[in-house]
Amino acid sequence: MKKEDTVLAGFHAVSSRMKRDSSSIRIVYYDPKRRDQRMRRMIEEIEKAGIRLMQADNNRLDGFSHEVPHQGLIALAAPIDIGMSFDTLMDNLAGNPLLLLLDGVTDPRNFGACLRVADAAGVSAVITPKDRSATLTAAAVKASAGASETVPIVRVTNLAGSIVELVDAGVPIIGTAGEAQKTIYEFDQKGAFGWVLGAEGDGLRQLTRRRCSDLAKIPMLGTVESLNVSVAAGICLFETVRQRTVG
Ligand SMILES: C[S@@+](CC[C@H](N)C(=O)[O-])C[C@H]1O[C@@H](n2cnc3c(N)ncnc32)[C@H](O)[C@@H]1O
Repeated sequence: MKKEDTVLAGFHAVSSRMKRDSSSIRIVYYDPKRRDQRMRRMIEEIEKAGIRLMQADNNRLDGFSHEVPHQGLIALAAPIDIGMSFDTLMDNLAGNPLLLLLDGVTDPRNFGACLRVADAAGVSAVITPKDRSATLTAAAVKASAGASETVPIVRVTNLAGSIVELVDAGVPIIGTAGEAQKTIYEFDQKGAFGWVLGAEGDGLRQLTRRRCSDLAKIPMLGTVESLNVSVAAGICLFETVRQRTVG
């Protein structure tokens, strides 16, 4: 395995990459004990695309995927760079982008799940700090269900500074925190708009909170204190989708 290889584990991750850029896949390993139709079809496609294919036992596949369920299928591929620069993002604010900013989400599964929900909600870009943020590990790629290949990620050195630039450019950036006074339903989200979600343990950093246009909470009616960050991201983003589609 090359140091720069991205590990794609499971049917969804491998077939998304096949659709996007099959030439970026260096090699595919599969478990020959899996002889079901789904695996047979996948092998046919891989062979048709001229990708190197090798058999590997379950232990070897586990070794590649590091606990991520792989369904007997692993691809090693060159990373696809769908990163976007902050300047490019700023140049394209006219199309009413919906942005998701993650302030220090470090768990790869949560990061992947946030990308998944961002893709589903039509998010234009996910903005994360260069430090204190999960990267596209096998676990993140798997949890993203293909979205790591579709959602542009903007990695910035200073998240608070980027928020200021966006707010100055007229994009409301709303931080989310359970203790906020207003709810996520009180903001007009039809124009360019961004949500900021905080880290698993600590939530939003103080400086991030101060730079946001406002703070909003998801009303919690039960006894738990907070939601998982990707669940919270889904609720916020789909409120925006609701406003933009239903009115
Ligand atoms: C697990 S929570 C972090 C909990 C953390 N102890 C705190 O004080 O924020 C992760 C992130 O999900 C979002 N979140 C979770 N529950 C929320 C709620 N009820 N209202 C608004 N945001 C919420 C926030 O962005 C939060 O930073």
